[in-house]
Amino acid sequence: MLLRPRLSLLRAVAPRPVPPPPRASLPVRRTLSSPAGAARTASAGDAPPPAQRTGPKGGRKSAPPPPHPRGSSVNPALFFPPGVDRDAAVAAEMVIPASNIVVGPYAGDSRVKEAEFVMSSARARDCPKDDRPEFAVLGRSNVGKSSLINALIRRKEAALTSKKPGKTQTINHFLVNKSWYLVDLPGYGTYHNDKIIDGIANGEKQSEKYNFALVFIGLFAAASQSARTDWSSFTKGYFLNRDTLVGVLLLVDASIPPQKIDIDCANWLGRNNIGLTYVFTKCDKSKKGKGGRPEENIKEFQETISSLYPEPPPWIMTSSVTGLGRDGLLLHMSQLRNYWDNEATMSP
Ligand SMILES: Nc1nc2c(ncn2[C@@H]2O[C@H](COP(=O)(O)OP(=O)(O)OP(=O)(O)O)[C@@H](O)[C@H]2O)c(=O)[nH]1
Ligand SMILES: [Mg+2]
Repeated sequence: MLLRPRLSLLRAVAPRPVPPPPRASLPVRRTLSSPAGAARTASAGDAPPPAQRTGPKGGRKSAPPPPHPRGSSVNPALFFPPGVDRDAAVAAEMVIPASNIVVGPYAGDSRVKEAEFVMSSARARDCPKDDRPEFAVLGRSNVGKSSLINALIRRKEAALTSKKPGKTQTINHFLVNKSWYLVDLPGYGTYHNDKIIDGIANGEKQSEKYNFALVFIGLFAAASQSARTDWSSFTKGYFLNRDTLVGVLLLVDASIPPQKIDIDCANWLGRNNIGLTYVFTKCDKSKKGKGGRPEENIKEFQETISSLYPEPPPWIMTSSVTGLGRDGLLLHMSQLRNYWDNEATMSP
């Protein structure tokens, strides 16, 4: 079996007791000539990068990426993909619209020419066993995971959606262009847990369903045995054992205020060295009153997560109704995928 390096471009890290200094002053180790180094983020304490879970495949060397065009402005909140020097000035047109994602040298053809549903797996070990790269779509129940997949592949009901939470119950693989997978997953939490971040302080106040989700992300051991069995042998097993996982699209509902469970999930992924991209969904939905505007909710969410990361994580605004963010997200996935492919064929 081919061993692939897992992208840790954007690992979420555990919350820090003290907020870090402004990001602009953080040391950065990315270089144009070292994609492997580019995958790692340097912390303020200059801690060693996390160990890769799998090593690069030996053999054929890839060509070095072309130099990145330089522009006139620097935005410290931008996400720099592999192959782009974090110190490089970036022209506005090099940033994907409605996102903080810079387009780098690994970005390629991102068109979806064909897509098909391949299989539904009840267990992680039943998932496809070929070597194709994949992106997992994760988020709370009803956040719009299945809808996003349909929007990306431009198929109305390839992935089944519902107004009622809990529609997707298995791991569903969709093959795109016969070369990579999008994976639809069951949601965590419930749609009715619309508590704001500060509102969830301790496990006692949480409902059984809320605990159910937290068991999945390994944070609380106090939930029922049945819940623990379901998640630990299923979705969690998928994340911990899937060598072909390029990254996670962590969906966050922009039409409601930030939810602590999403941050907890990001932290769990970070602790397990799994790279993520925040995908804000339902950006077309706007209600009157506090917490009703996507822009405000996204800003609040970003302020909350900013102290968790040594460098800004990638994020993008989307709507499965209007198509906002669709092409940009596909382009972003193309650069992560190409980097993953490229890196996997380099000599150690
Ligand atoms: N307005 C709006 N509604 C959306 C959007 N995305 C999804 N929805 C709606 O949200 C509901 C849930 O969508 P799903 O795609 O089934 O959500 P899911 O995350 O797959 O849910 P589970 O499978 O239960 O975990 C459906 O009624 C969708 O039509 C969006 O971008 N805008
Ligand atoms: Mg679904």
